[in-house]
Amino acid sequence: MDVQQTHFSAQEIAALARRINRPIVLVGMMGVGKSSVGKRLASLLDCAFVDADEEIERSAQMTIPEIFDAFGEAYFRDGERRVIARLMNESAGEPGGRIVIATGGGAFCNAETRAAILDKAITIWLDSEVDTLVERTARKDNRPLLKQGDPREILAKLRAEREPYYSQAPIHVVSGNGPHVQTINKVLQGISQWL
Ligand SMILES: Nc1ncnc2c1ncn2[C@@H]1O[C@H](COP(=O)(O)OP(=O)(O)OP(=O)(O)O)[C@@H](O)[C@H]1O
Ligand SMILES: O=C(O)C1=C[C@@H](O)[C@@H](O)[C@H](O)C1
Ligand SMILES: [Mg+2]
Repeated sequence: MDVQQTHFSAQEIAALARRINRPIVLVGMMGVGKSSVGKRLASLLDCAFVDADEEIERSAQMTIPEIFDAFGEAYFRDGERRVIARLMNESAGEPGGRIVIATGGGAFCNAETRAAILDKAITIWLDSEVDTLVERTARKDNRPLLKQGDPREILAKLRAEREPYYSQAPIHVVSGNGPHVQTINKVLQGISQWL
């Protein structure tokens, strides 16, 4: 994403990047935009981007649906906890400690993972209405939890169950139906105000 598309000047974004001295971690529901917003945010801040779901797939040499099918959710959650612990530690090696990490939707519900992220990172809860989540998750067929029934009901239930965890993030950004840049502007503003 180009700086010109945002509400910020290149100088303002560079100055903000210099103030960031730890990982930025995006948490929130499936389809809210952690991966796609995270990638654009990292490119604007000129730092690395890591997607925890992709890291799990890489270390298992399997896709997430294959892991769920072969070993079940508990096994996936254990891998997820270990991968995020590793990413949090490795981020210290990035220039200025800056890195953007997109978590999987359920990762922040694990107490150990949540404590590590809250302790070491700038944590942003990306949040959308259920209708938006239904529309965005329908674009790709790679979320095993949504195959266990009606996706809208599952998303609404998980969103309500997980809100007590997600809401512990100090920065809350609502991602509406507009383009990515609208969410990015709110994220940049949220980080700047919180730092
Ligand atoms: N702010 C936004 N504006 C427009 N489209 C968006 C926005 N955020 C996400 N999308 C779109 O919604 C879909 C899902 O987004 P994405 O894969 O980034 O979600 P996620 O939070 O990483 O989900 P998961 O937890 O399942 O990995 C993608 O097609 C993405 O381009
Ligand atoms: O919300 C969830 O529990 C999940 C979200 C995805 O990012 C993946 O981590 C997986 O599909 C599970
Ligand atoms: Mg993702």
